[in-house]
Amino acid sequence: MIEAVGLTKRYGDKTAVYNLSFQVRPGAVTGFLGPNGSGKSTTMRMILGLDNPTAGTVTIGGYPYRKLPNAPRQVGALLDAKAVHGGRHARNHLLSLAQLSGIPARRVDEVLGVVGLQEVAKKRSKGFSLGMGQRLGIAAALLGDPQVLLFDEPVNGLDPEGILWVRNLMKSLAAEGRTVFVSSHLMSEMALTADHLIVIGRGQLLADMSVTDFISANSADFARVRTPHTEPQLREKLASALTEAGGHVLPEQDGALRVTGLPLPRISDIAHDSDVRLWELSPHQASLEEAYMRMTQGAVDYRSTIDQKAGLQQPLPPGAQPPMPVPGQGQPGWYAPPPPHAGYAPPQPGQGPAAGAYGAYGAPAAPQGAYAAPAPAPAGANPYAHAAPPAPQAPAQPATPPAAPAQPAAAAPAPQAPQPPAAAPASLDKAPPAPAGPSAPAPSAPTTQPEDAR
Ligand SMILES: Nc1ncnc2c1ncn2[C@@H]1O[C@H](COP(=O)(O)OP(=O)(O)OP(=O)(O)O)[C@@H](O)[C@H]1O
Repeated sequence: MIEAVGLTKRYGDKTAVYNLSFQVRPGAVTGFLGPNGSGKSTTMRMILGLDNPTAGTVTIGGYPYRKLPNAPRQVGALLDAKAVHGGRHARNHLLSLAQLSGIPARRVDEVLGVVGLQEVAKKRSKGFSLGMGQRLGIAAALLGDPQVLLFDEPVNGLDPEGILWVRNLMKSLAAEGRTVFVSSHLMSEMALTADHLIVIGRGQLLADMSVTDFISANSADFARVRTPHTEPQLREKLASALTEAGGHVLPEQDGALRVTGLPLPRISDIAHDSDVRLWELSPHQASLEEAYMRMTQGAVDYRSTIDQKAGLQQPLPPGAQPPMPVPGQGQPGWYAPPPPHAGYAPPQPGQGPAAGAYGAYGAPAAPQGAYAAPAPAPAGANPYAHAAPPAPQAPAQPATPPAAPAQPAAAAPAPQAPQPPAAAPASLDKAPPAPAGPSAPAPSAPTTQPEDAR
């Protein structure tokens, strides 16, 4: 098990991770989600002892990584697939990692087979595609047959077959009782792969719960109701009756009604009492992606602005119309508008979440729901309220990911630590607690500088 308690990391003025507490348990795939720059890689580096926490602790099986007996054979990681010596053959790369950890050479051939790189084992990795590099990185992580595996964006650059393979690999590793912690930006993939999610935003915990709970907690379930299109008055009649009964009714583009706030049997009863026939009454739930966007929209650091292309375009002559869009190709000479059903539109700074035609995913447009994205904490109270520090040092390449070799002497059982203060769903309707100071146990740890080894 991986356990973080009050984990904080500052790089100079920049707080990359703040007071993060969570557990990653064996026997499940735990997805690690967060917008760009939210601190996922920093957290993973601290787990692997590549960065020192400014405060707090993180342990694997009860030990900080650097004190873990036989660490390279207990923990395997893929942090950066490009962190390989490009001039080495794939096999030699793995062989050198194996030798450093006392792993027999035959294991190298085994993992080359597992990741499907046998054919290119004697090829220099600098000629590898992105996907092949990812496979080589995964092979390195598997070398030691470790109980604990960390993967930072493992499906980056993989084709659909490769993505499916990684998904099945993660699941089978977890099914064998291993601890699998995997970060990804591909929500659809996480929905299929992960059992549990840890979501962070601006270095702070936003959610620690099962995928199913996360989706239902961060999305409003709704019902689609369709009345016979031949009798539009029935639709109006039903909409009024449902609204009167306390439901929230919005029109769908195809003429159906999207209803929130009433259970399906109640909708059915109301329709029956109103003498309205139904052609459809179906339950719906937002996808993980929608739920994730909804939760993290308040914690996104990098947003695109509309490109004004100032001075780059000839102004249209008075009365002239812009060129007609070409279906599927956007508008010639113009940037294509976002797709009409994209649902999520990033809110402008200072505004609440963008409401689509029906509000954000059928939920109230204003972030008042129990799981609305937290409002920013007052300036001064929260390290993230500070203006961005002057250009943080460009992150250097992480050190070669710890090749994790094989079945370690079972790690000492993790001392049962107190349950970390995982963000309880109910607390998420409020602004994050003003982090006046780390509240979790914060054993002294060396304060590191931006030039920390990565
Ligand atoms: N060595 C460093 N020195 C200074 N700032 C750093 C360093 N490493 C990370 N940061 C900053 O810490 C913040 C968190 O970065 P991190 O790479 O952990 O985020 P992330 O969630 O992994 O992002 P992404 O999804 O884009 O990979 C960022 O603002 C980043 O610029």
